Amino acid sequence: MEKAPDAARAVPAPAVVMSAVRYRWPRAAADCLAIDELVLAAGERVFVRGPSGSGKTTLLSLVGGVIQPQAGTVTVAGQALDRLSAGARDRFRADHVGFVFQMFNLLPYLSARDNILLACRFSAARRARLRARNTSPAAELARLAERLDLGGDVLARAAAELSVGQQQRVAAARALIGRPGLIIADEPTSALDADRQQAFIDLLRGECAAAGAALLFVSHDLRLARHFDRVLDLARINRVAALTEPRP
Ligand SMILES: Nc1ncnc2c1ncn2[C@@H]1O[C@H](COP(=O)(O)OP(=O)(O)OP(=O)(O)O)[C@@H](O)[C@H]1O
Repeated sequence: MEKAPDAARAVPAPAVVMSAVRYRWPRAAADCLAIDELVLAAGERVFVRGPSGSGKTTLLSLVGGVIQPQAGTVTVAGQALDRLSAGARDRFRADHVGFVFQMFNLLPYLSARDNILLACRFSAARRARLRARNTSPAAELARLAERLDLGGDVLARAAAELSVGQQQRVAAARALIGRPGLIIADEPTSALDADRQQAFIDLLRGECAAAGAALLFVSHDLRLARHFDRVLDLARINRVAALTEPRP
């Protein structure tokens, strides 16, 4: 349920709290992640680094409630995800979390416009947040399209027909529309050249700041880390990594 705006302003819950979390993939011989505590403040922008295979994507999947830990709790915007049924978790995610994945996960046969608006169609909370700001999904789509350089006929074209850069910007608009409190981005800039990377990060940061959204961002490219409030070295907080990898 949406909090009353006054209550939400008075005591902003942390965007994410992970507590004593342990996760092992099905059929894996060992745990992938063991994290005692991880807190992401409301509105905080965190860059997650770590070697390939260290569990960065797994961490994002836990935070997004896509997978469930075998032990411990993941709390997003004050809601413990393990207290929700699978269906309620899906609805909570649609309401409160925007994802920008490496492979974008757009529906290829739908237009860019419909891909973006789908995020609002599935979420009464996203629509309500827009209404509370005297705007609508269509008006917010137009604003984001302008900000994201999705002009001309791009919005009308099927996602499968768009360039990689256009698809990425459509995915960002879909994540941001309706102002979810948490944006999760997994290598969203890997297909872009340096100039476009910079522009994309600026935009993501600006939109998250305007919406008060926290940003959890994974990349191999450490040069991007300076744009964030904090760098989280997964190898340092993951006790599995500490136990199995030699420290320098
Ligand atoms: N769906 C899955 N089923 C089983 N094991 C998985 C699955 N996804 C990831 N793993 C395993 O979990 C570990 C962490 O993978 P993960 O993708 O989270 O790492 P990563 O840090 O994001 O890697 P990269 O930087 O290469 O994307 C790896 O050993 C991987 O093989």
